[in-house]
Amino acid sequence: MLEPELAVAGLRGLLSDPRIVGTLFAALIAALAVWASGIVGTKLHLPGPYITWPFLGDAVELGITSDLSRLMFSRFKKYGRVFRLNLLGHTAFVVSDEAALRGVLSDDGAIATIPFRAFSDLMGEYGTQSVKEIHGPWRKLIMAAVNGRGLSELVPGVAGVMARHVAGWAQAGRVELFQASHAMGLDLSTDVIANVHFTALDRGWFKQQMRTFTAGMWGLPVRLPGSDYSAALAAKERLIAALMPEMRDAHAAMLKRWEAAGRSGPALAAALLEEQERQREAAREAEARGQKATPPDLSIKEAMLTAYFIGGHTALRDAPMTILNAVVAAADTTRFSLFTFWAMVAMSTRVQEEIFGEQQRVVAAHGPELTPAALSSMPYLEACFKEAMRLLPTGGGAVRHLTKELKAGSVTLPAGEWVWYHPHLMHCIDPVLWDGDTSVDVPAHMDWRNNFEGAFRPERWLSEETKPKYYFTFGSGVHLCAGVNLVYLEAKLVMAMLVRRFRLRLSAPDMLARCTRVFPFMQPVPGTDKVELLPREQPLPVPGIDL
Ligand code: HEM
Repeated sequence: MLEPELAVAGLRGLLSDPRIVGTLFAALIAALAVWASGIVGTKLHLPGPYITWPFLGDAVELGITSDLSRLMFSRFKKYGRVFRLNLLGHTAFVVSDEAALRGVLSDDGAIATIPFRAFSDLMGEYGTQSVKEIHGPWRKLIMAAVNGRGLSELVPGVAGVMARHVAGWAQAGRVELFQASHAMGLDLSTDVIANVHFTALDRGWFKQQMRTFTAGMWGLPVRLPGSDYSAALAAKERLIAALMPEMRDAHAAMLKRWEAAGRSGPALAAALLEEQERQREAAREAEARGQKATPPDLSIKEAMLTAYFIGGHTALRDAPMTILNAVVAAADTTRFSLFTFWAMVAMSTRVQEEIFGEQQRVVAAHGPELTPAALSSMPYLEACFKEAMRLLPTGGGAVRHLTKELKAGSVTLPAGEWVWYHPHLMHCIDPVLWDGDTSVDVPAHMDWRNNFEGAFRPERWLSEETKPKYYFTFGSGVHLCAGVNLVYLEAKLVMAMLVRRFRLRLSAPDMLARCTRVFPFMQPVPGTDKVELLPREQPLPVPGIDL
């Protein structure tokens, strides 16, 4: 159940923002109308609380809780592996029965979707995840762009962006984590991952508009002057208008390919993959001749564009949305993940020294360059990132729309209902780590607030016996995050750069525990997120950074 002091702190935070007050007021008026008409409520006698706030329902508790593990675990203890939540007038069932989830997450009797009104208004409904015929070829292309050789090709660009940021922090001797991770996430997603080539457009302007656009994505979809949602819709229009001329050539080229492939999705995807192979071959030959090789230009935005064409969205106005989609997939998720990762590492001197020891071995074996081979020889550092993502998963899992009945233990959910798997809860009840004790508020292996050294144990990932069985931060099944290997690479690159030269120390050691906003993403209390960078006496070299 919600604690009174947390509720008061959360509400105070929310009510201090006039835009949120306005939005809540409008939502409440709508809520009362909906509630009075008897739409809210339930037709099914299934487990879970259904007497909650009118319209807003459990969204209020999700919005003001500072501990998602505790909230979800308390519901699990009360109602079991399937329970109901009422979110802004919609009912969703949180399911933590792994066997039942396996089918759902393989698109068996379920459709992947993001049921946030604000999100779908801003991103549009292009069917990239939810329509099988579009998802298959789309995923193939994305995987090729950011995995295997595609991933290695991204390393120089990612390292370049990171070196620029790290050099700036090093000069200042400190870094404000929240702002820094935001700026880095946006630069990485725009300049490297979405690989946006601007001719006339100013990059600074583009990034500013993207900030406004993404800020409106997770709030209430209420059009009020000055609300984040209204500002985001306006930014979307500005971005589309500015990007259309930039996308004209790429769009015309895709139109040609689409016709040449006989308007067949799989044929178009196959042609693009062949094209990528030819470009790689040409790059290898150029290298052999001692010339500068250009890596293939088949990026996520081409994959997105292909998906749009397969779904029949072939207008020039749709093309800029590929860029917005690619940046959104990579920017906020990366930003919030880096933020919690850096904070957790900064909270443990023991872990920092282990990372430094591993870096000494990597430099001895591979030299100072952060090459793909060196980066794949950092199991401890990778375990640190996974452990931070296990304890504080970025985002809140994903939702599926049932197309057929789902049996989960003794509960049967009919087609048409929404199923939500929640990573915090799944990680709480991990069969390897959880002893089944329900007398605690949060199981010890998730309780980093009260048991930091015991909970944050990267070592557990390094042996088959202790390795967590549930790890849902990046999803699971056929929609498993396509960018997960890229994210690991990014996390390792930037942390290797930092730890080789510095010890990290949080100015407010309890900064993470003090965060009052955690849903949909973790946000610090302003001014508490400074990390001091203390130079090491015997640093290791970091190529590209002259410190
Ligand atoms: C730490 C950062 C990230 C987190 C926590 C994250 C999380 C997730 C999750 C949970 C899903 C599954 C959604 C579902 O099941 O419906 C997903 C899917 C996806 N992610 Fe990520 N993601 C991150 C970064 C990225 C990046 C950098 C990219 C860009 C390459 C990316 C691209 C995608 C794509 C394309 C999908 C859809 C895959 C499909 O439907 O087949 N993600 N991500």
